Amino acid sequence: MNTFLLRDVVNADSSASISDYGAHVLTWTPAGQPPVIWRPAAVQLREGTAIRGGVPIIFPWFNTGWDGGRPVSKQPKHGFGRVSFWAFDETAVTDRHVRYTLDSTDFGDDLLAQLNSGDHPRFHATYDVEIGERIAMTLTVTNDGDEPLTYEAALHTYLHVGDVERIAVHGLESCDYLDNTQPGVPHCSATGEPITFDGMVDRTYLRGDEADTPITIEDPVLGRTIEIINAGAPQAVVWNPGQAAGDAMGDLAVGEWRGFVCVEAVARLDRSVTLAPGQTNTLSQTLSVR
Ligand SMILES: O=P(O)(O)OC[C@H]1O[C@@H](O)[C@H](O)[C@@H](O)[C@@H]1O
Repeated sequence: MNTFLLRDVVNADSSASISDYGAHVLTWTPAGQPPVIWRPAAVQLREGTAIRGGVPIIFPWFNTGWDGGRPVSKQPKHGFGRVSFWAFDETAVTDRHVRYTLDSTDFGDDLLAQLNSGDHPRFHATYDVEIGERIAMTLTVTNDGDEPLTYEAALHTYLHVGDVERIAVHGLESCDYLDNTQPGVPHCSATGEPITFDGMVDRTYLRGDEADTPITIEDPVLGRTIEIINAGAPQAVVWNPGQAAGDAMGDLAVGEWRGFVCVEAVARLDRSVTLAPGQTNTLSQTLSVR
């Protein structure tokens, strides 16, 4: 039977808690600050179920996937990475760094058959978390198979805010986006304005040359600014369920939706990652607060 191990990393600059299930960072708290990575008051740990809050690793498909230029119906939602026990690398651990690995040999053919990679998909993934004045989370995937491997991935980070309806998200003003709340997921033009929240927001922002410039969350309630730097991520998903959907979610208490916003480092849809045999790709996100 698998055991849910939660590991605490503590140093002079910050502390974090990480679950082996999903290689899931549950919280990150810089010294002298309220937490920056948000988790619900009650975290539900159940095999086969995704953990709410923290930093779910979405891999190897986003939502129910994308294949041949159209959405498809892969399961589990958001890929098997976030509902698998990752291997903890005891040789890499310090009070500032942990590493997890995931290998395709741990999965059955039925799951692997959903990957876009010929008849015998093979990969290994490494997830490094650096914990200090900043937190840096890096997902590295290598194609160990004989054919090209295409996958989607995201670091689906829940960021703690005082009140989502009073924050502003800067840095995506000039990006067009896909509106996931609308039928047909329409392509919408850049608004030129910071993002504010009044009801559900679920958008895939299409980033260009500026994809690694910071996104910031201005939070007048907690009196701070969170800075997010994504790398290797051609898109950024911004999500909050709003009151109606948030209060209906079984793994959130009433009103908890107000305390977070997700700003995600993403490669999905026609911007999925394709690796030639032997090739490696990294996707990362770094957070800091001021
Ligand atoms: O409830 P889940 O599976 O964690 O997904 C949460 C949200 O994750 C976001 O990344 C998606 O864009 C949303 O559409 C989705 O609702």
